[in-house]
Amino acid sequence: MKRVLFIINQKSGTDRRKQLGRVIARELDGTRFSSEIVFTGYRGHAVTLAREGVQAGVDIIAAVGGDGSVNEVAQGMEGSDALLAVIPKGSGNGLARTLGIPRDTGRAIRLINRQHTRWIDAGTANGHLFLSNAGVGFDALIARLFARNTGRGLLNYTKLVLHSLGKYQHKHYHLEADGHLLHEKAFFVAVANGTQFGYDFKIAPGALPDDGWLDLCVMHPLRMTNLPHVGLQALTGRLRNNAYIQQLRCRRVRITRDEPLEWMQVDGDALPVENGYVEIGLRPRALRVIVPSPRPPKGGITVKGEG
Ligand SMILES: Nc1ncnc2c1ncn2[C@@H]1O[C@H](COP(=O)(O)OP(=O)(O)OP(=O)(O)O)[C@@H](O)[C@H]1O
Repeated sequence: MKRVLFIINQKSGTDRRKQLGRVIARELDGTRFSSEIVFTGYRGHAVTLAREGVQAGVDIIAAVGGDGSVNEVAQGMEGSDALLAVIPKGSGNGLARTLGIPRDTGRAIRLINRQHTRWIDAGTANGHLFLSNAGVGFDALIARLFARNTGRGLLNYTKLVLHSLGKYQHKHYHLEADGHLLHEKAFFVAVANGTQFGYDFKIAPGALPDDGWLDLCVMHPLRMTNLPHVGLQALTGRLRNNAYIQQLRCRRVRITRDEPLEWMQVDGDALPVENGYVEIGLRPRALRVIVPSPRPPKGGITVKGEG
């Protein structure tokens, strides 16, 4: 019997109750898996809960929430043999979307029964682990404002973006990526392991979380009038080295400004930059994640009710 620990962040996303007991009992194969459920009580708590789960010998830890929750659970699991499951219950759910994990809770839980896994890389930003992306500029500002906001979900996120965009001052950055030097005025500078910020807004549509590379993304200064076009390109996966964005595949990036950097976002959560610059690195094959099985070839056999 394998043990599954569900760590639930009730503050993430718009479904605040997240009463998963019944759906777990219905969808998880009780002949092969036992389940335990714990709730986070404060920011950072999921790191401790995941660590305790690993020490107690659980086989699978399911992070129930958004990218911030998955990030905390991953921190607590690093270096262990436990598998990470993602039950997307956040706002943007960037990693779940990158990995093709269904947003339907029942379907996401059913993936655990199959245990099809994939090793994924992780990035580090000044030593902080990230699975989707980390960055500075407008994305870090929005992460700070979103953390203070009690409302979540796409509507609240869009309101913050529109409210902040008009008065945002673009900054100059000095970037060193695997020895290449760039000096750019930018809207944001992000380094991506996954494809997107969440909500299918793909800043690095070609990124693969298991290819041993990171994608440096420099978004050029934007005006309000550019937003619809950029938004459409991002949502349709066409934001690739064009007038709006520059992307560069790399493994190590140093981000500095003439003045010290103060804030960065790491998987959508704002963190202070204590040393004034951001040093990004890569940890290949950091974590094994439960993902959907590859689709069978056309004409192949499909098992009804699974997936
Ligand atoms: N009990 C809690 N009280 C307050 N904050 C919490 C609690 N549990 C977790 N958190 C914090 O909530 C933050 C936001 O969670 P999360 O990122 O999972 O959801 P989201 O922001 O709605 O979704 P996404 O990141 O996918 O857009 C996390 O960074 C986590 O530190």
